[in-house]
Amino acid sequence: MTPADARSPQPQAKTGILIANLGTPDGYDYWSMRRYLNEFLSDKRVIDYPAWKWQPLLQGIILTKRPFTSGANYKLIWNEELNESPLMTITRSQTEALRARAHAEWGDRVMVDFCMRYGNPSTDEVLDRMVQAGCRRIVFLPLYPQYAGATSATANDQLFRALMQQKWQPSVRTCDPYFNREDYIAALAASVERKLEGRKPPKLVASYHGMPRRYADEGDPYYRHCRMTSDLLQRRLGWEDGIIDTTFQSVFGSEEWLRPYTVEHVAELARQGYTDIAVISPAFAADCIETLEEINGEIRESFEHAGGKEFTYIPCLNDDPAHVEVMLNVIRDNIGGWV
Ligand SMILES: C=CC1=C(C)c2cc3[nH]c(cc4nc(cc5[nH]c(cc1n2)c(C)c5CCC(=O)O)C(CCC(=O)O)=C4C)c(C)c3C=C
Ligand SMILES: [Fe+2]
Ligand SMILES: [Fe+2]
Repeated sequence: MTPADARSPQPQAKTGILIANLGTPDGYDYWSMRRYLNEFLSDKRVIDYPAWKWQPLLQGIILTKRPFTSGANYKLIWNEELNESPLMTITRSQTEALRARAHAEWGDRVMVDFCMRYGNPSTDEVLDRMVQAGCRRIVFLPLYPQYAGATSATANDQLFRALMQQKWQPSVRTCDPYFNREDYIAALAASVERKLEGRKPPKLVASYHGMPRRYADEGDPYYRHCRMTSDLLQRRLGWEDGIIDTTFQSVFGSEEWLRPYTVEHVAELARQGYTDIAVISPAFAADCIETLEEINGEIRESFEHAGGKEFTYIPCLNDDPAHVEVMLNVIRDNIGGWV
């Protein structure tokens, strides 16, 4: 366009609604796993050790072994029909449902898509597509109810890095975490009631993805957000204290992580005579390796091995219409004046 063209009418600017999740490997073969884990575990928001200390360990030992063991776990849960991981299938389905609701409300003034922090579709590529399609404004929703530097902040970092590539940068709004929103808590409570058919279990374990304890000590609010979600869930269900236990899973590396560890806690519950438990994982917006394989596999086995009998896994909110409504409400709260 020449400066003279600038006087001609421009197409109406759109608002992009971009949801972001963690990312997942493109395949469960060694190289796909290695590429994904390398990008993920090289992120300073995830592992904050200095590169000179961490990279030799990561490149030399971890990325030699872990792609095989993790790949075997992904194989167990892989969506063979679409040749992708469940996180990808579910994120796409959430996006399609959100798109339908957003178009019903705002028509083609909005464009809805998803991106991943690691792997594909990259934040860079999707942001660029939105800008090319005429989005002059972006509402960015990292799909993590509880804020963590290793998830919400790094998703935002990646968006801002992608914006650095844009000649004409759109305006952006990043959404707050939603760990204490009434609609989110109500959707969680409804999913518990639906799965348990109204029954109150002797124990409901709310298992959140863990993080090094040091990160919380240094100011990351994730632990407090998780505790708050569990408390609000208990209140919403109308249950007394002591039914819901908050625990943390997926310990990685040699540091102390947030405690109690789910895998040990469920075994301890079984030994104490809690042989009938339910498990929910409110930190995950979509079922993924951490829930389908770790909770419903390793953690279930730990419970049964210690004498547990009934282990009811309550799925993530996924594309539940109540969850899509939560997402839409968060967008509504952030899109004011733009549509
Ligand atoms: C929901 C919040 C999450 C936090 C907080 C988080 C922190 C965190 N994670 C690792 C290491 C790994 N996480 C892995 C998978 C994974 N993590 C999350 C979410 C959080 N991580 C999700 C949704 C997933 C699943 C992705 C999928 O494809 O399904 C893995 C990879 C799995 C494996 O290879 O075993 C690792 C490794 C650290 C170190 C960390 C620290 C703050
Ligand atoms: Fe993780
Ligand atoms: Fe895990």
